Amino acid sequence: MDEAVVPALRMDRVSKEYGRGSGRVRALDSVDLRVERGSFVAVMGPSGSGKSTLLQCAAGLDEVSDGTVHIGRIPVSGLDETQRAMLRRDRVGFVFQSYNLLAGLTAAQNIEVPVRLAGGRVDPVVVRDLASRVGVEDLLRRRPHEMSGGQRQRVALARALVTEPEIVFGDEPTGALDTGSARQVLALMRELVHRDGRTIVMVTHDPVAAAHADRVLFLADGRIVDEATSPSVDGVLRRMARLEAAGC
Ligand SMILES: Nc1ncnc2c1ncn2[C@@H]1O[C@H](COP(=O)(O)OP(=O)(O)OP(=O)(O)O)[C@@H](O)[C@H]1O
Repeated sequence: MDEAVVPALRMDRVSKEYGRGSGRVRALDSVDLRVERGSFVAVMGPSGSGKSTLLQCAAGLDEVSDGTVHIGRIPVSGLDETQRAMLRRDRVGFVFQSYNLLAGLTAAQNIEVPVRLAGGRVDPVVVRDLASRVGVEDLLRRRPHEMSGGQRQRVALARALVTEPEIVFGDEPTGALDTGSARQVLALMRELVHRDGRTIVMVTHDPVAAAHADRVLFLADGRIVDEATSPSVDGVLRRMARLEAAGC
């Protein structure tokens, strides 16, 4: 297949079950998903619908019970735990609600962490360019407690991008930010996708955040039950209300 058309993420009939016997929960139920390179996808759904499970299975953090996951050309579902850890380190970026920056390190050192973990050499020009791309070039010597939440999340985005990953997964990346900072970080994420060709998949409860994505997937009971392309906030709210009314 032509490299340009290989999706960043492909999930084919992925199911995930937790527990055994009467305590068994089917958290994902035969999910098919393709995320094209250079796209921004949001995942929404009621509590317990399987959003975190989807992210964890897609990112190789958890094993699937059935089906296959590919990150680019790599079949994640065929890898053992060590190989999955290497895949996450080299091909996947993560941003979390709580930033997860290392408190004792400066912003520059935090951005460098994934490269150092991989045993690579850090090119200071790459770090500076990335910092400038996310708007923290003047904060590189600061430690996390000397930065605002929005600034920390920008540093976390730079850290997620420093290995040039195939895809970045976000788990409520703006969940801890005030409205203004959240919008700025979301606008930055859109730019990283549309100007720089990065690929982002983000789980969110926030319809405003979801409306920044190119595509919103709606999960209910472990299945993708609806999808919206370039939706408005109202469009997302309407679909969520429909899901809640259906008792999902
Ligand atoms: N480690 C686990 N062991 C057992 N059941 C689990 C585990 N993790 C998740 N589940 C169950 O799987 C289902 C999906 O959970 P998941 O956390 O993926 O939902 P979610 O949509 O992310 O929810 P929320 O919005 O509340 O974070 C739920 O029924 C949950 O109780």
